Amino acid sequence: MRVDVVSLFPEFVAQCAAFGVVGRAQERGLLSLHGWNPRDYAPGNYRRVDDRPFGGGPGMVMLIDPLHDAIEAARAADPREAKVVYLTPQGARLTQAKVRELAAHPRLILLCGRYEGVDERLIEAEVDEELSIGDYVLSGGELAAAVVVDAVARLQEGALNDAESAAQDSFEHGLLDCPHYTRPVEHPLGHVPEVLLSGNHAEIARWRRMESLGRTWLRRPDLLDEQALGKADRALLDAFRARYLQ
Ligand SMILES: Nc1nonc1C(=O)N[C@H]1C[C@@H]1c1ccc(S(N)(=O)=O)cc1
Repeated sequence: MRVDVVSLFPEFVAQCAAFGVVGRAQERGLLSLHGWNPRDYAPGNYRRVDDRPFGGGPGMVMLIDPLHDAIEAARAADPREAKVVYLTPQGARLTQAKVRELAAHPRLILLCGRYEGVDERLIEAEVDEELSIGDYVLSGGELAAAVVVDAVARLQEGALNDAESAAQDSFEHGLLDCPHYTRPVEHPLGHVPEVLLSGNHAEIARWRRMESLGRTWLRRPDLLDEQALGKADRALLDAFRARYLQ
């Protein structure tokens, strides 16, 4: 998968992607990351990339042409068609389902805004999808781009080894993950649930599923469609609730 990042600070995203699973995915050739700086396409000595907003008001707006030329240069760098994503608080919320969809594309071009954002005409002409990583305003879209790069990189075939692939379960079925424990069994902070030490894989799987369902019910009921639960999951959730409410 190729990801091109259009940003005034492309090295920012490259640095975020240089470590751990994402860095390893790059070393394995599973992901290639390329930066394009609109300032390199801004004319004149000042190489302007922003200007004051029409209609007045605070802040600055990123100019069309430097962004357009940077995006077109990125498109031309690889023959495969690219999906252009603009990171903005006004975008659709990024979810694991959306990440899975993005990860299936051969190419993404991530457009990072600064200042008050980007001239709407550029968005209308060049952007396929606007995405937000949350309801807050960052100083730049680069952190959001780094989030997208990280999330899609770990879904590339071969990016995670077996021990890490379990982490994908957390949203495979749209539920929160179960709690995790490791050595020591006994610690001043508490003990490990007995079922996890039992070696009974069926019971362990049942416990983990019940914890995932229960945690989702407690912490993110918006993620839980109880009507869509099967009979077994409904029984597990009832058991969790009975224990929690006793
Ligand atoms: N949250 C986010 N999820 O992804 N990007 C996020 C973000 O905050 N980006 C900000 C730097 C850029 C930006 C873009 C657009 C607007 S505006 N005027 O359209 O509201 C404001 C700020």
